[in-house]
Amino acid sequence: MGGADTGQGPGAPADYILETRGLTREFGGFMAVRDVDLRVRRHTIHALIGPNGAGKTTVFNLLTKFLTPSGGTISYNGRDVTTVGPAAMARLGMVRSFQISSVFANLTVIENVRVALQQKLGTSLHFWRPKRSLYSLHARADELIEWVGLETYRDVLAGDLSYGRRRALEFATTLALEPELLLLDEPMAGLGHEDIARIADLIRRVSQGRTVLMVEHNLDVVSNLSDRITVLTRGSILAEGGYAEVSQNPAVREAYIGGAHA
Ligand SMILES: Nc1ncnc2c1ncn2[C@@H]1O[C@H](COP(=O)(O)OP(=O)(O)OP(=O)(O)O)[C@@H](O)[C@H]1O
Repeated sequence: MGGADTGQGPGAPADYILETRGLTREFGGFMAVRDVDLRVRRHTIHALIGPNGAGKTTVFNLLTKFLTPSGGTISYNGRDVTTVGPAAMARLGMVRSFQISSVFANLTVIENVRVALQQKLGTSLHFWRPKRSLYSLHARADELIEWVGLETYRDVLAGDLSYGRRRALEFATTLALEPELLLLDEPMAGLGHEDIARIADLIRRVSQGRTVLMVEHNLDVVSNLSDRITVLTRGSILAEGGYAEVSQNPAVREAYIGGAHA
């Protein structure tokens, strides 16, 4: 991550996986998001922060197609996807955590991951090879469970997992969809110290060879993980840059002091 190396050398145009132009959303005349030009560079961890009510969730919902923009465009891998729906976006590789929000409490860890993998298979035209698919599906499920560190909980019901482990399981089911761009909505919400460290480590590992865009309130996490940060206030971009730069910006400090907390 670090220098967001796109392998294109200095002076080459940056490689943006996701770009918005003039992204706007009104709610009954109130501009929750106003003219946002957001650019997310491939293979970086990009954080969207801002005080309460800044419009982060609305931007997130616009990007993940849970809301329709009132104006502006969204492009993904250079293609205009403004009117593409959430399921089609997932097939294109842009996956919202926890898209299958459904970690099913009454299924075990392994069963949950298999369901996610089957969902992926169902969308990828391999249905005529059930036996082979099933074999690779079992192997892949075990691999994902190990990857998120849940191998000793393989046969435990998801509903019996601790909050942090359940989030790890959500990562496994999200990864089953093979995202190219992963959108994380407050991945640390509700987690204690130890779980935060574990999930931060997972996000860092997940980001290898992928792009992560996250809305996150925990500024320690943001400063540790992010290559780039966009600060929103009152629906618009106030500042953008690395953590050191953004956190020293007087306008950002002012916005945070004016608006309760991150
Ligand atoms: N469905 C809606 N109808 C009307 N107003 C809305 C709606 N959704 C969001 N808003 C308003 O838009 C503004 C931005 O809200 P949003 O939830 O995007 O902010 P946020 O930065 O995610 O805030 P928080 O950090 O508190 O979650 C707020 O003033 C909110 O009240």
